[in-house]
Order: sequence, then structure tokens, then C-alpha cells
Amino acid sequence: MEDQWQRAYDFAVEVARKAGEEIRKAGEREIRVMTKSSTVDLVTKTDERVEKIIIGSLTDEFGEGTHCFIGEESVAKGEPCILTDKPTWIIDPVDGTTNFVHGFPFVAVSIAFAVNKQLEFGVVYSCLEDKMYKARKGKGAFCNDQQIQVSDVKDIHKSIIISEHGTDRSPEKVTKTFSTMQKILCIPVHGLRGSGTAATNMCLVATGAVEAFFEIGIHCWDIAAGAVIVQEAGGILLDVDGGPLDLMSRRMVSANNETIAKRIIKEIEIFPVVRDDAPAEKQ
Ligand SMILES: Nc1ncnc2c1ncn2[C@@H]1O[C@H](CO)[C@@H](O)[C@H]1OP(=O)(O)O
Ligand SMILES: [Mg+2]
Repeated sequence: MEDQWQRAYDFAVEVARKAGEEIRKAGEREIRVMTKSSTVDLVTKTDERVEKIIIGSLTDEFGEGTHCFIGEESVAKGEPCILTDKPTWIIDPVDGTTNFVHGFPFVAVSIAFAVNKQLEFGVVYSCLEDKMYKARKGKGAFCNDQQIQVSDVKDIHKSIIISEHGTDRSPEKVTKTFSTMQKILCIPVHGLRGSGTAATNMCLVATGAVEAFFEIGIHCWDIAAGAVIVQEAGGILLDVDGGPLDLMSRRMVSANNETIAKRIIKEIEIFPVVRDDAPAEKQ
């Protein structure tokens, strides 16, 4: 099994690079934008095409029916989003679609692999920066083959914190999000940031550029690969209520250490979201 997953890990890096090249090339052409759940929830032909390329390449390599797939665009088209014990790939072909559409230079391919519901490895290719982040359980985290580590800052006053606004613009949710941001800003912290892609945000935690990234509303494909990378870089992952991370809950705090994570959690105003694995009628 050990060797088999190593082959899968190496292959995932290759596939992520190929997908990133496709995204870069597509960005040079005219981008046709469509919407999903609302006018600000964007999707492009590139998202759909790149997901097909990734799933097609993995199926060709590992055989039809041997592995399961949870992909952002497949789920959007009605495929199930249930994590079972089977070997499962969790894929976001274009994380940061809004950035991609606008030419804002942070767009990532995110590919994670889980077995028995445990994440084995994660690959995030920040394709416009040409940064390949990867981590395998127990083997460390890397950016372009250099080992990376979270920051050692424990004092919240010396931290930079990332969060994002997501695509749900209901006033109640936006008020809570901004209230949380205001409280954190006024602790005070050194700064608040956001790259527009959850996967890249998690890699910024992993390299030590920021101390934490939290969000309510993200999906499992936004964070699965980043979760392995943060953990292997020495960081911590929690639910926004301080409990253990639940990949399907759409709530996450990733941080360099528990002190920073718990301090942020004190300020987070939680609002309800529908789980990724909720039955279709509840979505
Ligand atoms: N409803 C939602 N709320 C919050 N974040 C979301 C979201 N839907 C997607 N995201 C992801 O969170 C980050 C920005 O908020 C992006 O990584 C974006 O992924 P996407 O570009 O693949 O849609
Ligand atoms: Mg995404």
C-alpha cells in the first residue's frame, strides 16, 4: 500500500502541473463566465474542462472504478459529495475562479487523496505564481521541493490573519463575517489579508507568511489538500467552534499553533451553513 500511495502522490503532482498549464493558457484567451448558485458564484468552461482532464488522467492511471472522486464541478452537476472509506480524490480544478475571471494573480489547482476517510496527501499548484505545494502524511510539506514550516509567532498582536467573504451575500451572513473581521482587526493584529483562494491561503499559513486562515462557507475541495499541507508544515486545523476539523462541515480554522487558533476562535461569529454531505433536498 505504501508504494501505491507514493505513486498516486507523484502522479497527483504531475496532474496538478498539467491542469495549471491549462488554466494559464486559458487565461490568455477570452474567458466565458457563467454563474452557479448566484450572480457572484462564477464558473467558467475552464473549471469544467480542467476537472474532466484531472479525473480522466487519474482514471486512466489507476483504472476505472477503483477510486472515487469528489470534484467541485461534478458535485455542482449533481454527483454525490460523500466521503466513504474507499480511496477518494477530492478536487478543486480552479480554486479562485473569481480571481481567474478578473486576472487577479492567485489561482490554484487543489488535489487531495483520502483513504478510510483519512487524508493521505495534498497537492496545491498555485499556477500563476508557479508554486507547487505538496505534503504527504508524516513526510513533511514542501513548496517547489523546499521544505516549509509554519510561523512560530504565539502573540496574536504580531500576527497576520486571512479570511474571505465567500459567495453568500445575505445581509445576516455578511454582517457576522464583517463583525468577526472587525473584532480580530481591533485585537489588534498586524493585518488582515485574503488571496481569494482558500487553497493558497492555507499554503500561506504553511509557509509562515500568515499565522491563520479561517472561513465559514468553504467546501471540502477548497481545503482538503491544504489541510495536509498545513498539518505537515507543523500547523493545526480546527472547527470554528474549537472542536476537531470536519472536512464536510464547511467550517475551518487553520493556524500555525493552538494559541493563535483559539484566540481567533474566541472572536468568530458562527452562522449556519448546509454541510457538503447533506442530502440534495437540503442543499
Ligand atoms: N459559498 C462560499 N463561501 C465561502 N467560500 C467559498 C464559497 N464557495 C467557494 N468558496 C471558496 O472560498 C474562497 C473564496 O472565498 C475560494 O477558495 C472559493 O473557491 P472557488 O473559487 O473554487 O469557488
Ligand atoms: Mg474552491
